[in-house]
Amino acid sequence: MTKSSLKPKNWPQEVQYLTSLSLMPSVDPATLRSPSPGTLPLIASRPAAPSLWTNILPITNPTHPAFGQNGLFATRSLSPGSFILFYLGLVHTSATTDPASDYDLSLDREHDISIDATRCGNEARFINDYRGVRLEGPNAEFRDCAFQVSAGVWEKRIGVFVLDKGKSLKGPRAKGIAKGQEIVVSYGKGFWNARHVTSELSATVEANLN
Ligand SMILES: C[S@@+](CC[C@H](N)C(=O)[O-])C[C@H]1O[C@@H](n2cnc3c(N)ncnc32)[C@H](O)[C@@H]1O
Repeated sequence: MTKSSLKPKNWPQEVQYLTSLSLMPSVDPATLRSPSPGTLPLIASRPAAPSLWTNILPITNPTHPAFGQNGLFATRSLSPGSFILFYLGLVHTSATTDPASDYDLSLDREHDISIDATRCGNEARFINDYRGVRLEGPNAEFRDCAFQVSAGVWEKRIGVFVLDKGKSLKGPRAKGIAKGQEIVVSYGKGFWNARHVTSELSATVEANLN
């Protein structure tokens, strides 16, 4: 794990800022390493940290569904398909999954490994879901990729990438992400279904208690 003394603007004090993955002792680093990354997108050089291409900003628009929280915004125009930054956090197995975490992403199902950015992470933990934010849909996505840790040694990671152009040259994806735009992905229906079920359950429990 690499901690940085430099932190992005608006970084929360209670969260540790990381510039590489932090592994729980139960995770064998070898499960992430590979001499040949196969068909994964390759990131050969370490991106700048803090990120030069993003800004963490408070959401001040009351119509934004994450009003009062933070979001991640592009500081410059980002071209379709390009790599923006890694999703960093604590690498753990399902034995230590926090079911209440809003920051947990699966890294490797075969090895049962996920990344939780609740207590430590980088700017990517501030990426919101597009629902209620961007009518056209997401403008970025999480992709499996491989980072070159040293010559010939690759580490499996999750990267945030601008969506590819798509078929229509005039469609919303054709220009990538404009400077100042919020970077949004799709968390997937599973993320929201799990939360709706939980909030419905707690509403029922509360109603029964009253
Ligand atoms: C990974 S965090 C995203 C960053 C978060 N906004 C923050 O400031 O820490 C996921 C949480 O952000 C909020 N969020 C993200 N996208 C949202 C959306 N489209 N609608 C409502 N809440 C959203 C929800 O509270 C969700 O559990």
